[in-house]
Amino acid sequence: MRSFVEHAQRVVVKVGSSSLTTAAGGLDADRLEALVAAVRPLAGRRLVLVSSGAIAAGLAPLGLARRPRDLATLQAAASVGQSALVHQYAEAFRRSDHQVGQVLLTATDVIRRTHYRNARTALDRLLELGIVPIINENDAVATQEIRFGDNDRLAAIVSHLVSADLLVLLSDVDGVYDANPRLGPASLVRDVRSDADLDGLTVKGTGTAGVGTGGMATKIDAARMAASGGVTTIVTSAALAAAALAGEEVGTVFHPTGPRRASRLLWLQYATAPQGRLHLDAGAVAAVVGRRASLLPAGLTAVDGDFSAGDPVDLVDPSGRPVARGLVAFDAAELPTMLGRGTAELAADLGPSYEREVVHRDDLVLLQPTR
Ligand SMILES: Nc1ncnc2c1ncn2[C@@H]1O[C@H](COP(=O)(O)OP(=O)(O)O)[C@@H](O)[C@H]1O
Ligand SMILES: N[C@@H](CCC(=O)OP(=O)(O)O)C(=O)O
Repeated sequence: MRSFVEHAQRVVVKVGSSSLTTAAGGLDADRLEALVAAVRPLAGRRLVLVSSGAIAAGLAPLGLARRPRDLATLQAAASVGQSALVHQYAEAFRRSDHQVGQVLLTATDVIRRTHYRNARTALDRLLELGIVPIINENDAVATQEIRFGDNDRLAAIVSHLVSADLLVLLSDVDGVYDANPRLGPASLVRDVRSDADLDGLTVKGTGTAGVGTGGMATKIDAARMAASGGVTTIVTSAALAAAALAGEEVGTVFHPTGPRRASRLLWLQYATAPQGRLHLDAGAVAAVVGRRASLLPAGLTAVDGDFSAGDPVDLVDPSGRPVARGLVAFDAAELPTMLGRGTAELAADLGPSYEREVVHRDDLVLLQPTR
């Protein structure tokens, strides 16, 4: 028995569309039922379920043969499919007297500090009450620019949000292979302790009928993200979910590569699309990167992009290299008059609301080189 499974106090299980749908593309009640049977031992206080499948479940009711391409129809399918999905989960968990609570998150819910705290409090209370939270992205309102896009990364964020110690990513393949096992012979990667264990890996193509959006690449990114924040992650198939949760040696294990960290900042670092760039002078780079200070207007030389206060932006050094990412406190239109000026002078000129940081140190992550 794997001890990290035995001792896990909170477990986030993510199931992909490919594990919940029939070959024809609709929601598969038998597979959903089998999944619920596998996770049931953790239900009530220990389990958070992140489930995809809303769009897949919405196709048949809307008379669509395949996943639509335009955002508005995807949103409609998700809206119809999400209620069918959660209804089926509620029925399946009710058989063991467990209640479910639907939680639909948008990227903003984990980026903005107040929203993040709010989501965390709601999930904590659901767990305290013994209710199984069933989480998905709020696809019916998510906009293209700022969305998770795939539930693998959403699950990694959620694992930090609820301070889980174990994340299990379930798909239709029993682990990460050195190449797509559907396309030819491949061998299973059993343990990932650092990025070096992923060297030479080929990740191409997704599973069943293109109903999901992730593919193995997003599972690997999500597992690395969770592990870098101290959450052990198992990637395996829905068919092996019960075995994985019983601590059997299945799937691919991503071992923690860093200490526990706040998930809001993890999201900022790994998965946010920056909405603009702030150009820093050398002194500001030294302050932000070297001393972990907030970014003040005095260190800004130029601004690109069309963003609003609260959006994620990249902070770039004088050679244009991104060195940090943060949530900017001003709209793009406000910044040009502020470049290179002291905060006291700005406050005297433009009013007291200008006497503050452009990016607060609590809203900043330093960017490490990615693979
Ligand atoms: N190196 C690899 N190891 C395992 N699976 C891979 C690899 N490269 C590509 N894949 C494909 O990724 C698929 C899983 O992704 P996907 O269908 O998006 O899952 P889900 O919908 O469950 O999130 C597998 O069925 C497999 O075809
Ligand atoms: N939020 C979308 C799922 C997006 C997604 O990541 O799908 P998958 O790759 O199957 O986990 C839905 O419910 O249809």
